[in-house]
Amino acid sequence: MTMECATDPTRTPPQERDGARPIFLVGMMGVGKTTIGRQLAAALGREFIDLDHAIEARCGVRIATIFDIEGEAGFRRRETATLDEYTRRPGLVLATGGGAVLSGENRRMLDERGCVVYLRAGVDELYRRVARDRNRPLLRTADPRQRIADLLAQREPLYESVADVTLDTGDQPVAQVLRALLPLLDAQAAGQTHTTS
Ligand SMILES: Nc1ncnc2c1ncn2[C@@H]1O[C@H](COP(=O)(O)OP(=O)(O)OP(=O)(O)O)[C@@H](O)[C@H]1O
Ligand SMILES: O=C(O)C1=C[C@@H](O)[C@@H](O)[C@H](O)C1
Ligand SMILES: [Mg+2]
Repeated sequence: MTMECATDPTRTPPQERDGARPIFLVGMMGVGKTTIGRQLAAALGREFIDLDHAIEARCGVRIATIFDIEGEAGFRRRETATLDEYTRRPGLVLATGGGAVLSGENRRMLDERGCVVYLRAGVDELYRRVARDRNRPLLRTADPRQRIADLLAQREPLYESVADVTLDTGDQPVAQVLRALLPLLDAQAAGQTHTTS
């Protein structure tokens, strides 16, 4: 038997593990918020919502098109309105967009309404993960790797300022990130103020 049994979701009912407090994933584009968030929700028996996908479903167009028509400011207004709605839902696992922490209003909602998980990765790893994806308008630039580095430098303190749990994903595969995250959430639910790995 290993210590992992204590965090095995099939052995401990979700409501006993972490109550109905929603879990919000924040972090840079490509760090894995959508991918990890979906699997985390399945492991905890919770509903999963991806904020970017919710915005796209409402508008009927991709995020890149919202940027084209309304500019980044228009997208951010929609992001704040959608975040306000979903952060009020108990029991949710919510993957936010990479820039959701930019506004103070958004940070306050995240901070006050749930457990915030900051998923971290370095510039090279982030670049590897987003290199083939065309739906990230902020990376439509001559040097997307440098753009990621600049955004990370600007945003890192903002992610950290709202995080209850910080997890460095490094180059670990998704299953391993999830295995590392579950005990951190347990520690957080048990009353530790900030857990990190
Ligand atoms: N730990 C991981 N190891 C390897 N690949 C990963 C990992 N996490 C995510 N990926 C891959 O990286 C890509 C980006 O992941 P994902 O879309 O989940 O990121 P995101 O944080 O939701 O980004 P965005 O903020 O742009 O929505 C996907 O192709 C996904 O399969
Ligand atoms: O990092 C960002 O600012 C963004 C990340 C994506 O999740 C989308 O929300 C959008 O492309 C903006
Ligand atoms: Mg995503």
